[in-house]
Amino acid sequence: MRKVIFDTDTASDDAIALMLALDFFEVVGVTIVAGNVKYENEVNNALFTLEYLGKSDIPVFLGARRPILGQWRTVEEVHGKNGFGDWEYPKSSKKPESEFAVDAIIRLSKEYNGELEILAVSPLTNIALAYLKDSHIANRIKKIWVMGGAFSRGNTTELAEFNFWVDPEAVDIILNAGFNITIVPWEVAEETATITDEEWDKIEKIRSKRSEFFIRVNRTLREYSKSVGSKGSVHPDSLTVTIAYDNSLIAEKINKYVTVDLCSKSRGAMLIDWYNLKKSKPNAEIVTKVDSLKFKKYLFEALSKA
Ligand SMILES: O=c1[nH]cnc2c1ncn2[C@@H]1O[C@H](CO)[C@@H](O)[C@H]1O
Repeated sequence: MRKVIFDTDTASDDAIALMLALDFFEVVGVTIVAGNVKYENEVNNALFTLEYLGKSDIPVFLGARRPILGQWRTVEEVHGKNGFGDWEYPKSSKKPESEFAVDAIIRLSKEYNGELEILAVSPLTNIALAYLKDSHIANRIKKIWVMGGAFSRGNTTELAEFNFWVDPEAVDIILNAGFNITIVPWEVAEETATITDEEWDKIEKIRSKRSEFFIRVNRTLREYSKSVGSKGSVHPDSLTVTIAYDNSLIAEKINKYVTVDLCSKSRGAMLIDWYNLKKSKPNAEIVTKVDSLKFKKYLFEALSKA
């Protein structure tokens, strides 16, 4: 089985993405980073998710509690106060590891040299810090699957997607480090990984432990997404994990030189050199079209499992 680290700012869809990752891969570590909601809530959400899914043996490592440089804000309005649609789930008896996430990422990259992949459905702070501490990691990691960036329809500012906006300096570091990177941008997720009311009805009818989990953790996400004009709850993290597992979901992709804006108004905007104006070698593969039906098939299969 392919070995992965799951890097997450655990709230709503992150948890569904983790569920899928546990089905698809050998998850050798879950690393928590500042992003969606209060750090303590992210940690509790990750611990509870693993326990709920019967995977308490998977280690959770605590990482960066803030972005490298900038100010950011959490988005409880998107995910609910605790990040899990205000679900007052029981406190997990599982505890995080004492090793710092950044050190765990470096250690695991050595243990699984050349085969470890990172599912980064989060701001890239932990991974950037790992690179700053040990730049050789870029040669040891097989691939980083990045959920992040928007072509132009930012979900956090006019141009910026949340994960890129939280820590653009980290994005800049990662994009210039020589990693093998695939980016799944926001618009692709909104177009192909939106769960409509009709699909929510179907999920409600499954009545499995997992479908109940989906409904509870994504309750606020659903309301929020619809309030800003999406056709249902949007699931970019789940999509990214599924694409990582089955590359045949990718209908179209481009290889381009990508940077990120670090300035004030457009901070966090993904900048693609569409016409190779900079004469720089492509540093990322960007997914532009996805087979939505295939994604939903995987999601429904996972939710129907006992
Ligand atoms: O409005 C939102 N909808 C969906 N996900 C969001 C939103 N705001 C923040 N995130 C978080 O940021 C990434 C997507 O941009 C996802 O990783 C999700 O966890």
